[in-house]
Amino acid sequence: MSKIISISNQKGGVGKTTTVCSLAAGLKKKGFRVLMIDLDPQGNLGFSVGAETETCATIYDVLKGDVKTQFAIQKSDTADIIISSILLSGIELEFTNTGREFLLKEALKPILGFYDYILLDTPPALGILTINAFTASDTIVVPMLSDIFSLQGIAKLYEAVERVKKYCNPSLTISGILLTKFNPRTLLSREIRGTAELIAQDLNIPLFDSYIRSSVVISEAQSIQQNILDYSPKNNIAKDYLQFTDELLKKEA
Ligand SMILES: Nc1ncnc2c1ncn2[C@@H]1O[C@H](COP(=O)(O)OP(=O)(O)OP(=O)(O)O)[C@@H](O)[C@H]1O
Repeated sequence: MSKIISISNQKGGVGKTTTVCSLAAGLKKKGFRVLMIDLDPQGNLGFSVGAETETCATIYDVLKGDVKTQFAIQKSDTADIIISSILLSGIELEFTNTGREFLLKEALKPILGFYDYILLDTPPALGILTINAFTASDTIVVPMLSDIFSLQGIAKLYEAVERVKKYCNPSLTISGILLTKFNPRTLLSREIRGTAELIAQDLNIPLFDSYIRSSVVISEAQSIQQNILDYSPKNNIAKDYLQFTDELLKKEA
């Protein structure tokens, strides 16, 4: 059976897409079968792995029931992917039927045997797409910037997770918070890590020991549509993401 992991934070620009892509690459290198699904209407994941975005079916077509899930899957150098569509941005108003929280969970059923890991890239909001992701997932990884505003958002995310657990998916867990664009050398970053530890403890959410440092190499890799592990395997961020992959695997074993 596939393990389904949401990479989620309602705050934008915290490294969700980068984490999905790099974690997928890390898991693939360890021999796992991996599918990435982009639920963010902005569609950055598809671009960043060089997926075909003009004619191929999207997760919107799948959720609407127009295309079978298997037929929306594309191959990419990083891992298999189902791309997003800008039409997803209208989904709150378009999908109003009872049970709309379960659309993704239902859509994934036919492909569960084909992948070891399915990674869900969620939009920067706690709307119906993220709720679908949480309902379908076994666990959530929360990438977070090392700043004080990001810490404040975690309580809101936690509330949403608790609601999904109560009504849609009782076995959902949060694997942990992953500090991104982190600079271990600055005093501020170290203080933020301390505060993050306190908040995580208070909400009973683990904080990953691994963190992801900041580097422009990430943008360079994305601009030529490669994941960081292939683009610059010796770079600190590639090492950080590999370490994170190992920690996550150990945790979920
Ligand atoms: N570790 C890092 N160091 C430097 N830049 C990074 C790092 N991780 C991500 N970035 C950059 O930050 C920007 C946002 O990253 P990303 O798209 O992964 O975040 P996101 O949370 O998915 O954003 P959104 O919420 O808008 O979908 C991108 O330009 C990306 O290249």
